[in-house]
Amino acid sequence: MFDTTLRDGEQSPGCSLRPAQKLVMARALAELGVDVIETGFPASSASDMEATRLIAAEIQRPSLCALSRCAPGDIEAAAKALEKARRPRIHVFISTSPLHREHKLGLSRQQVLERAIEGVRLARRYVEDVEFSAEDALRTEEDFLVEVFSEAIAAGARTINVPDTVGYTTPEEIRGLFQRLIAGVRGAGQAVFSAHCHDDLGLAVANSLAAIEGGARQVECTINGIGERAGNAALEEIVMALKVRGARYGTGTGIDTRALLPASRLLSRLTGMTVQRNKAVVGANAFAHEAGIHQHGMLRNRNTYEIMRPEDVGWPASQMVLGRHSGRHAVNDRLRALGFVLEEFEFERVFAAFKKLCDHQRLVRDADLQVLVTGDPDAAGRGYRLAALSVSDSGKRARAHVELSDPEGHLVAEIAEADGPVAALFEAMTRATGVPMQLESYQVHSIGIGADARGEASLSVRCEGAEHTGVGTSRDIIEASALAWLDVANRILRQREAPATYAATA
Ligand SMILES: CC(=O)SCCNC(=O)CCNC(=O)[C@H](O)C(C)(C)COP(=O)(O)OP(=O)(O)OC[C@H]1O[C@@H](n2cnc3c(N)ncnc32)[C@H](O)[C@@H]1OP(=O)(O)O
Ligand SMILES: CC(C)C(=O)C(=O)O
Ligand SMILES: [Mg+2]
Repeated sequence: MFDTTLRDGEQSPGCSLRPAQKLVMARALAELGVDVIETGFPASSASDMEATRLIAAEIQRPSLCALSRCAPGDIEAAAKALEKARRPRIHVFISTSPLHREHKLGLSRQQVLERAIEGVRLARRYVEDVEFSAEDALRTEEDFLVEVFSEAIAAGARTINVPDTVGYTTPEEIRGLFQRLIAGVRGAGQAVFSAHCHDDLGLAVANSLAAIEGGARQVECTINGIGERAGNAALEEIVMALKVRGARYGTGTGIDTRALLPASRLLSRLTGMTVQRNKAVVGANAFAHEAGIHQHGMLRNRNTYEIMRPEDVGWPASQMVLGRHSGRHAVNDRLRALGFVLEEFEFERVFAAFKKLCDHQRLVRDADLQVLVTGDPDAAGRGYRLAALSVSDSGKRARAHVELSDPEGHLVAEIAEADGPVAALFEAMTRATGVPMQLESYQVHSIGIGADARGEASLSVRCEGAEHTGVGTSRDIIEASALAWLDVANRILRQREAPATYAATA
């Protein structure tokens, strides 16, 4: 497993990392057990040079790789950055496709071949472990690829990387290409063949797996699939495909799969780029079930709707989410877990109230269920309400004034200042409700278009050791943020109250 999160991944627009952040991520990648970490492109910036040096001074076990063009300055910079590395690898690349040769490099086939050979030879003067990549290989004439790779191996390359730079290939095509290259390249037995797939057609993982079937024994990938444009192949998806379908591929990885989710979360925090909820393996919904038929199946045997164990990739457990699509089996199971064993008629009352609540609330939590059982269905939506809100921002300092009506109907007003309007708003809300929250993520999306557009704010916070999420919608995104914050705060307050309510009725 060749991880290029810190090089190709970091090339994603908006994902630049500082050297100290790269070091933190490199530690997580080493923990995960990847075989190679590509730390950056040292000639491209002082920051990439420093990041590679920092990582090389500390990380011992995986090989550390630095990228360079087939240009002496780049190769010297890579060698310098890797001076302290225990297992250094220099990765030299040059475009081989006719399109790139003609329009980008202005070089003939022969000139590209010569640059490739010179690049590999020079890199070998510094390190034993040299990787060569033919950029845009999948749009290169096959006879030229065979020639370039044969010469790269003769010049000393020990890894031959075949990048699908623009995510153009298909599984059948790349499988066949690997089979033919391994059979046709001179000295192929002295090199490891590697696949590097991009996701422009959403095929990066499928193509990487097909390359493995074709004989690739290194795949280049990134955590969360970040990378240029639509990204690179996602490491966690390849690893789990090889684990779940190991018999089919006849090979596996040395990755500690339980560290996959922590690595994904760390990267999201460092880059600010969260993964979509339905992302395979590490998305919030990857092991969450809301539909009644699925929940019923899961309760009988988890294999009905899960092909891997959430615990194996770092999740604490599968999640049974109660919402509009849930059925009686799941609601009853959750009630029993909370200690409520209800007569049939009583359960039917609670279930009807649950479905009604789902018309107003997307998700029904334990505290809501407890309130439904204790016979006060209106209380499930009770809590602080937004009465008035104003936010001003001078550009340097923002000021928020909030007025809330508390659960008993009294008005509470607070003012707070902070660097930005949302920070000021959340501070005022904290003061007004007394619920301290540590913000984990905050997102605002637009719902609808034109005059009907509304903002939906989603929050994920930690409070008293537990994670909570909330959503708010409004035409005004600051108000949507305030409503999301209250959604979370009210849930926390109801959860605090719920055990007492239950004890009183039980
Ligand atoms: C498919 C990939 O992921 S490739 C890696 C992409 N990564 C990056 O580009 C890293 C960030 N890049 C940078 O910081 C800059 O582009 C630098 C420092 C690398 C180069 O900057 P500049 O010198 O200003 O050149 P610029 O980026 O405009 O153009 C690229 C140059 O590299 C040349 N080049 C591109 N690939 C190669 C290669 N593999 N081998 C040799 N030369 C190459 C181009 O022909 C062009 O040369 P020219 O300046 O003589 O015309
Ligand atoms: C530098 C090479 C390996 C690359 O990232 C690509 O071609 O996509
Ligand atoms: Mg790439």
